Amino acid sequence: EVTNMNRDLLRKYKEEMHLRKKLHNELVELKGNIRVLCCICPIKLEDGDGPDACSVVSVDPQDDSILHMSYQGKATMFKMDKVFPPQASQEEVFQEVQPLVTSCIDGFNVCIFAYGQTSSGKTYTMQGPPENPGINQRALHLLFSEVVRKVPDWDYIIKVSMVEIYNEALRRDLLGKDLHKKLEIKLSPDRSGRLYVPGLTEFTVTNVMDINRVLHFGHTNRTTECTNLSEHSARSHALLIISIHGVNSSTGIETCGKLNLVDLAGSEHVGRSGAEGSSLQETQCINKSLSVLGDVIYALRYKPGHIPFRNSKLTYLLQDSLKGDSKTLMMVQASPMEKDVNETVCSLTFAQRVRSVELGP
Ligand SMILES: Nc1ncnc2c1ncn2[C@@H]1O[C@H](COP(=O)(O)OP(=O)(O)OP(=O)(O)O)[C@@H](O)[C@H]1O
Repeated sequence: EVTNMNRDLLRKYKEEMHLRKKLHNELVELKGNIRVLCCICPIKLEDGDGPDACSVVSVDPQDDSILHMSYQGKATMFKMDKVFPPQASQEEVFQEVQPLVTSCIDGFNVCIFAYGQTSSGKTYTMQGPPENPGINQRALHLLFSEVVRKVPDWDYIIKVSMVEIYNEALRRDLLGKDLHKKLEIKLSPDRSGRLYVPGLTEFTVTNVMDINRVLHFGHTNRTTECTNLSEHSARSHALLIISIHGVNSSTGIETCGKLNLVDLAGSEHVGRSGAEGSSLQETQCINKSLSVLGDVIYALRYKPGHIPFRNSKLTYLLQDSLKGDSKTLMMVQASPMEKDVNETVCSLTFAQRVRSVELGP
C-alpha cells in the first residue's frame, strides 16, 4: 500500500517538474532567451580631465533601456534590455543577472559574456576588485547559499573550472597544477553527445571559503607569466565554468546545470587587422571567435538547421550551453570617452544585432 502511494507521489512529482520546466521554457521564449545589458564604465583619471571630462554616452533619464550617444556630431541611440550608468554598483548589476544564475540549479545551461574593447571594464564586471567583487564571485556565493537552503531534500555538487582560450586553442588550465598541460575538446565517451575537456581540473566547492580560495587561485594563475596582464587579457578569453549537479534524496531525480562566465578578448581587434603590437594570427583569431559568437547566436534563432558552433573553439566548447533551452546574457561594456567612440559604436552595434535575435522573424 505504502509503496503504491509512494510510486503515485513520485509520478505526480515528475509530472510537476516536467510541467515546471515546460512553463519556464515558454516564459523564456516569450521574454527571449537572449538578454543584452550594457555597462557604461566611469571616466578614468588617467584619461585626462578626470571626473569632469565630458562623457559622450548617457542613459535615457526616462527609459533605462536606452543609451544615447553623440557620434560624428549626430545624436544616436541604442536599445538594450537595460543600461547601467557609470555609478551603478556591482550589486545592482548582479541583481539583473541573478535569475539566470539560480536557474542553473533547476538544470538550465547559461552563458554570460562580457564584451567590449580593452579597458572598457569587462574584467571589472566579471571578476571585480577583491573588495568589490563582480559577477563571478557573487554568482558562486549565491549558488552555494541556494543549494544549502535545499538540503536535506536535495543534495548538490558544485564544481568549478577555469580555462583560457588563446589563438583558437584551449590554453591554460587555471586551476591545475600544470598550467601548460595540453587540453582538447572531446566527445564524451558516454554517448550523450556532450563535449568535455579531458584533464581539465575541476574543483569541488564545499563551503564559502572554498569559493574565495578557488577564485583567488585562478586569478593569481591568470596573472602569472604575463609580462603585461592587460595585453594578455585583451587577447584571450577567460572562462569560469560552474557545473551544478543535484539529486533529490527521496525521489532520486537528478538535475544538471551549467553556468559559463566568460570575459571575452578585447573587441577592438575586430576589423583592425595588423593592430599594433599584436601578430596577425592573434588578430585573426580574436576577429574570428567574436564574429562566430555573433553568427552562432544569430543562427540559433534564424537558421536552426545549421549552427556554426565548430567555427571557433569558444562556441564549440560552449555549444551545450548555447543551444536548446539554454540562456545567454551579453554584458556589453561601453566607454564614455570621445576617443573610444568608434569602438563603442562597434560594440553597441554587435550588441544590438545579438539582441534583435530575441524578437524573432
Ligand atoms: N564600473 C567601474 N567602476 C570603477 N572602476 C571601473 C569600472 N569599470 C572599469 N573600471 C576600471 O577601469 C579599468 C579597466 O577595466 P578592466 O580591466 O575591467 O577592462 P577590461 O575591459 O577587462 O580590459 P582588458 O580587455 O584589457 O582586460 C580598471 O582599472 C577598472 O578597475
